[in-house]
Amino acid sequence: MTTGTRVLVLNAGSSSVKYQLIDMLDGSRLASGLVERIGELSGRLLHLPLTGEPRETVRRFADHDGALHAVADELAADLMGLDSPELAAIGHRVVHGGLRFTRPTLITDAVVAEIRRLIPVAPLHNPANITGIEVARSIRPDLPQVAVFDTAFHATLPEYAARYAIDRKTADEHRVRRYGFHGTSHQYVSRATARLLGRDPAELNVIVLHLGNGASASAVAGGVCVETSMGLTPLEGLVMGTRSGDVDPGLVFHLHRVGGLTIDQIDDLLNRRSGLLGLCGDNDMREVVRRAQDGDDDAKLAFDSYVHRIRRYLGGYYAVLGRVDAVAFTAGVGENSVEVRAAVCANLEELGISVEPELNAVRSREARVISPSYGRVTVAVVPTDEELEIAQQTFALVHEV
Ligand SMILES: Nc1ncnc2c1ncn2[C@@H]1O[C@H](COP(=O)(O)OP(=O)(O)O)[C@@H](O)[C@H]1O
Ligand SMILES: CC(=O)OP(=O)(O)O
Ligand SMILES: [Mg+2]
Repeated sequence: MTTGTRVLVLNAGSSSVKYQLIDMLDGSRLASGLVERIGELSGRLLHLPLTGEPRETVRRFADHDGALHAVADELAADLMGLDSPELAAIGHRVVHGGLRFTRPTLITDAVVAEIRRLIPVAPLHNPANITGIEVARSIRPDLPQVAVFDTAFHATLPEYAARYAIDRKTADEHRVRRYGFHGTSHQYVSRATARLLGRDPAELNVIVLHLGNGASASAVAGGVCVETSMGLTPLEGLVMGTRSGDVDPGLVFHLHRVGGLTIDQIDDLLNRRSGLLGLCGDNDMREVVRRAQDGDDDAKLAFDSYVHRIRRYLGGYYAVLGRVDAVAFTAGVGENSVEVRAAVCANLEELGISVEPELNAVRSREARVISPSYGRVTVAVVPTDEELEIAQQTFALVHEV
């Protein structure tokens, strides 16, 4: 079908695009980078070629379309442009796949239409994913493009975990159920944790804590996801950078009926003005920790709420799994915040969970164990690599006969 060995992966977020060009023969990164603050006055493109200096461009990127063309130009400048015959396919992260997409999928007009139909249940993400697909298809209409869905890994949730306890007819009519997100990361990290421990994923029970801008937890039993904290949309569950996570759904009626807020205003409140940002005015965990350490009460409350919510899920998933072999911290906060990891695991010796302060303080890009050797549960930091996972699933699909 294709002779190329390279896959370009596009991970378009609400205000950013991350990309990697990977050679599938040896897994090497030929180039990677990100465009951030898309739509704002001062955006930034950081391109990291395989060899040579990183290139930084600071200017306004009005929209995703402009940002993606700038990425194509950077790759072309390295003589690895989208016109390269060595490119086998382009893999796209797509956040919501609904009921229909539970496997990597070759993109057609009908697939794009279905991803578009799902925008109301992933309003921050699916629109950006579609733009990424459209720009890539316009530049290389001949090349296979593959969508890899955040929801796919969670398709194995048992029915009693996936259902909300609401009227079944209404739920079925509107396809209301818990889908879960960040699945590509939960899948990659649960397997990488097994690798780190030298164990077979099929015999390992892992709790994965993906703590990035969006944040979610999952319980993975023998390689199969059995619980996850996000639901119909990426709003349920943990406290996030700007998202509230779990709230009493009655809050929506209250703010509407008594507070006079419209549904769109409540949507904006819970998705964009809540979480750490809502509690203390900062959504970056580095800033929250710095302020909390300086004695700022709002930042301390935000930090404590964030950690408390994770601990509730950690305890809950312990009960769901019955036996836990490992807890894996991943994504921006999970991989970098010594303070969050220490606070999440504090006083859990009765559950066999603890971290060794010296190991926890190590700064590294490598997967590593941070629990003491006597710990019944291995606590680990396992850097996620959604792009590599997407590239592998994309390459495998285009080589299926
Ligand atoms: N050194 C650090 N300490 C604490 N938090 C960090 C650190 N570095 C990054 N982060 C957090 O990671 C978040 C981004 O995580 P990331 O996984 O890249 O998010 P996403 O992929 O969802 O955009 C930032 O908002 C920031 O709060
Ligand atoms: C689904 C989701 O929340 O993704 P992100 O963390 O990239 O915002
Ligand atoms: Mg992410």
